[in-house]
Amino acid sequence: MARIYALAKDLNLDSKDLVDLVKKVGITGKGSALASLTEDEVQRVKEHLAGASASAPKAAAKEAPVATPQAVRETIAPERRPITIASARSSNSEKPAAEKKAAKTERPPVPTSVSLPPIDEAAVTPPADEPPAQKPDVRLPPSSGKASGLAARMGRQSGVKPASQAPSKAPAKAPAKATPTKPNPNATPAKSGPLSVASRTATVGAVRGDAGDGGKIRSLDRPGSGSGSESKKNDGDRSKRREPRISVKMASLPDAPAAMPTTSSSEPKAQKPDIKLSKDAIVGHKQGMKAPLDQLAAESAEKKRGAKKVGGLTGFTEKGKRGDAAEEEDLRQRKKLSGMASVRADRGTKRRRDVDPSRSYGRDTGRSNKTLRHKGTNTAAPRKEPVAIELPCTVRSFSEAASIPVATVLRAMMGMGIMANINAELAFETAELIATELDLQLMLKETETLEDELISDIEEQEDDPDSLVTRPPIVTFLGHVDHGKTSLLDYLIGINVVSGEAGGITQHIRAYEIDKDGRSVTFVDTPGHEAFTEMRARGANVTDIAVLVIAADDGIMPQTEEAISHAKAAGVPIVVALNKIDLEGVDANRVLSQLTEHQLTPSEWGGEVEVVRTSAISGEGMDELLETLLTIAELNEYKANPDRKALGVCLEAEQQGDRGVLAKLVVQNGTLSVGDVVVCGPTYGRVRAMTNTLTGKPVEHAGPSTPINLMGLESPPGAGDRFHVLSDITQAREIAANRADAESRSSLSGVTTKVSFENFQEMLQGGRLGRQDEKVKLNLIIRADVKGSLEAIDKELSKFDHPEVEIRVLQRSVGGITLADATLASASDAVIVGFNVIPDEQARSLADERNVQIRRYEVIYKLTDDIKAMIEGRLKPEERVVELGRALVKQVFSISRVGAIAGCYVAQGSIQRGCRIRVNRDNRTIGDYPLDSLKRHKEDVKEVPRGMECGIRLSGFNDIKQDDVLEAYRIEEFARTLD
Ligand SMILES: Nc1nc2c(ncn2[C@@H]2O[C@H](COP(=O)(O)OP(=O)(O)OP(=O)(O)O)[C@@H](O)[C@H]2O)c(=O)[nH]1
Repeated sequence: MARIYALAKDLNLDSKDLVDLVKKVGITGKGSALASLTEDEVQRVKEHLAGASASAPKAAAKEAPVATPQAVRETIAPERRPITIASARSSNSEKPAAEKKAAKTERPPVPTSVSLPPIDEAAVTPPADEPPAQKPDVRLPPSSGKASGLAARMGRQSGVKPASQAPSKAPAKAPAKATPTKPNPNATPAKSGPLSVASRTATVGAVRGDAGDGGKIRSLDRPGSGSGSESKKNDGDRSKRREPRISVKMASLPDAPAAMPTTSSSEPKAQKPDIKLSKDAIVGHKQGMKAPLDQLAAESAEKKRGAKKVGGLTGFTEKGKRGDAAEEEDLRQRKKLSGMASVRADRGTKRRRDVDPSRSYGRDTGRSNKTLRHKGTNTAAPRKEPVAIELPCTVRSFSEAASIPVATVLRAMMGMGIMANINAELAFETAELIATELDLQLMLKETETLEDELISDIEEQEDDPDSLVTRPPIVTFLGHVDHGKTSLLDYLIGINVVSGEAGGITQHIRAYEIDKDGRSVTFVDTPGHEAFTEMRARGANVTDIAVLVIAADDGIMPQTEEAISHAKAAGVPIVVALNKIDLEGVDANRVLSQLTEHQLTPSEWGGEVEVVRTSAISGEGMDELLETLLTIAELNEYKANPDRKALGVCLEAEQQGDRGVLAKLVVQNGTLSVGDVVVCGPTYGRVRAMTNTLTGKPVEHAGPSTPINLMGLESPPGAGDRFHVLSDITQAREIAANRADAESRSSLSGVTTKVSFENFQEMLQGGRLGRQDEKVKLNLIIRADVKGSLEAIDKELSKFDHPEVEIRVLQRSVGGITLADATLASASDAVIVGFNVIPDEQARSLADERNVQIRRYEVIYKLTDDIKAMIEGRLKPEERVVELGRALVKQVFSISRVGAIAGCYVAQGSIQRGCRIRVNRDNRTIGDYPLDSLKRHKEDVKEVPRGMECGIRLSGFNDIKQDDVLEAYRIEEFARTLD
C-alpha cells in the first residue's frame, strides 16, 4: 500500500495531478492525495505513466525513468497548463541542472517526436495596432516528422518560434545549401516599433533562426551579438554536424510606421472658452492690469449663479467683490478654519458685507429671498467648494464642515423623514442625501490614521519568498459536546485535563504545540457547549485545518452541524475524527453517509474528506490522525517569515487580580519577543513575560504558529482581536485609544447593520461585493418552526439562479433563533431568517450588539419575494417595522361581551396605543393583531413603559394565554435612502 502523495513524491509529480491521473487510469474512490493505492494500482499507474512518457521527447525519456512531470500533466489535462512563449523559453531553465546538461550533450540527431506545449496565442499575437509581421517562407525537410506540425503552428503564429523548439533547429542532416539569411536592414525599425518584447524577440528569432547556434535567439537590439567568435564557432559546429535545417527565405520586415502622438480617449475634448476677453482687457493686461481673466471668470460665474436661485447675492455685480468673497473662502480653506471657527468667520464676513457701503442689493433680491424661503428652499449662498467630510460624521460635524446652521441640517433631515439630534452619526449615503437637499457638493475626506499608516502596512507587508520557512499547522478541534475533543487532545499531549473540567465541559480555549518526530502541530481546543460558540467561531478563524470530532455512537448532532458550518465558513480543510470507535456496536458507515449528506464525502467513498477512526481511550488511530494532519500541512505548505515583527490573534484574555492581564495569543507570522511593544484590539502594552501554554515555562521568543501566554497588556483584549508589534509605545497607545474610541462610538450609535437585505442590494448594485468574476454571496441562517417549512424554504431558494448572486445557507434548523445563530451570523456576515420563530433573549441582544439583521416571516412567499426583489435590484421597502417593546402575559381575564383581557407586565421597551402585537407561544409566533385597547388601572393610556403592568385587548383574537409573549411594533413609512 502506498499513499498517493508519497507516490507523487517518488515520481516527482504534483499530488493533485497524480490524483487526477489515478482517476483517469480507472481507479475509483481515491479522491484525495491521502488515499492509499494497492501495489497493483501503483503498477497500473506506473504503466500508464510509462505509456505517456513514450510520447514525450526521447531525451526526456532517457533521463526520467517513468515520465517527466510535464508529460504527465499533458496526458492528464493539457489544457490546464497553457505555456506561453515566455514560459516555454524558461521551462528549460527550470529543469534540474543535470537534466539540462544531459539534454545539451545527448541532443538526438533527429528528433522523432516533439511534445508540443499549448501555445498561448495571446502572448504571441502582436497587438492590433502593430503592422502584421510577414510570414517567412518556411520549408522543412520531409524527415522532420512532427516538427512539420510545429512548423505549421509556427506559421499560424505569424512566424513565431517558441524557444522550446530549439533542439529541432539543430538536427543532423541539414541541407548543405541552407544559407544564413542576412539581417534585413528593413528589420531595424522593429527596434522602435510598437512590437511587444516577446513578439519582437520571437519574430527576430524566427527570421534569424538559421544564423544562430541551434536556435539561440538573438536580439536585434544588439546587432553584433550574433556575429563574431560565437557565430564562427557555430559555423564550425554546423559544418561538423551537417544538421538538417529549416531553410528560411527572409521576408523583409515592413517599415514600422513612425509613432504618432495620440491623444488619450479619456481626455475631455478641448472646449471653447465661454468667456470672451475684450480687446481692451487683453491690451490692458499687456499694459500691466491685473488678472483680467480671473476677474472675468468671477463675474461670469456670478452671472450664472444669478440666473439660478442665489437669493441675497442676486444683482451683486460690483467689480472685485466676488473676487473678495472667493478669496475669503480660499483663505478660510488655507487656514483650515473648520467647525465653529468657520461659522464665526462666515458671520464676520457677513457683518463686514453688511457695513460695506460699496455693496448694493437690488430690490428684487428681497423678494426672491422671500419666495424661496416660502418654498422651503435653501437660501444659503451656494458653496464654490465641495463640502469635505470625514467619517464618522455627525450632524454637528456636517454642519460645521458645510458652514450651515445645525438647525438647517436637522430641518433638511426632517424633510426626508430622518429624525435625529445634533450628535447623530450619519452614514455617508445619508450625508450625500442631505447635501443634495441643501444643494451642496459632498466629498469624502479620507484621513490617514496612524492605524492605516502602521497596521495596514504591517498587514500588507509581503514576505520575500526566500524568507519563508515551513510553520506548524494550527489545528482546531470542533464538534458536538462530549464527542471527545478534549480527550483526543489530552491523549495527544499526554495529560488529563478532561477530568479536571467543571462539569466535564471545556470552558476555555486551550492551545498547545505538540511535537511529533521533529514536526510540530499547534492544537486549539474550543469549548463544545453552545454557550461558547462565540469562542469556537474565533477558533475557526485562526485555524489552518479543522478536525471535526464525531462520536461514532452518536453521529452528526446539532452542534456538529454548527461546527461544519463554522469550518466551511472559514474555508479550511476538514478532517473527520470518527471517535469512540472502541465502543461496541458502532456503525461507522452510518456516520459516513451522514457526512455525505452534509457535502463532506469521505475519501474512502471517493470524496475529499479524510475520515480517521479514533479512540481517545485505546489510542487507536492517533498516529494516523497526526500523520494525516501533518500530510495535509505538507500539501498546503503553510509558511511564515520568522524574521519579521510578530502578528497574530488573541484567543482569550483575563485580568488575573494584581498579576495583571494574562492573554492567550497565537503568533501567525513573525516572532514575538519579550520586550516587544504590542497593540491588540483596543489595548496595548510591552511584553513583560511569556510562558509556554503547555509547560508554563518562561519563553523569550515565540515564532510562527506558537500559542503563548502573554503578560504585559494594559487591559484584556477581546477574543479574536488581532495583535501587531510596533516599534513605538506611544504609537501603540494612540492606536489602542483610537480603537477604544471607535468601539464606544459605534456601540453608542449602533445604527449600521452589518449585512442586511437592503445594504446587500445596495452593495450589489454598487458592485461593492466580491470581484467581478466571482459570484457575490448572500449568507443566510434559517430557523423555522417545523421541518416542513425548512424544506419548503429550501425548495423556493433553490429556484433562484442569478449569474452574480449565490445564496449560501450556512445553517438551517428547526427551533427558535439562538445565540449560536447570532454568533455564526456575526462571524460570517449572514442574515438570520426566522420563519414563524422568534429569537431568544441572548440571540436578540447579541444581534443588537453586533448589528446582525434578523428578518422574520410568516409566509414563505414574502421571504422569497424579498430575496427576489433584492436580487433584481428593486427591493424598495417602503415601510419599516419599528419594534416597540415586549410584554409577558401574567393572567388572562375573560369578560363577557368584551373578550379576553391580558394582564401583562412590560418587560422591554413600551407598549403604545395604535401599535400591532405579535403573539408568541413556545418560541413560535402564532398570530399578529392590532392592539384594541391599552389600559392601566382601568384608564385608557397612550403608552405603558417598561416595568409597569397593564391590560391589553387585541382586536380579533381572544385565545390569549398566560405566558404568551406579546411583541409590540409599529410600521413606519420611511424615505428610501438610496434610489
Ligand atoms: N469510549 C470512549 N469514550 C470517550 C472517547 N473519547 C472521549 N470519551 C469520553 O466521552 C466523554 C466526553 O469527552 P470530552 O473529551 O470531555 O468531550 P468534549 O467533546 O471535549 O466535550 P466538551 O469539552 O464538553 O466539548 C468523557 O467521559 C470521555 O471519557 C473514546 O474514544 N471512547
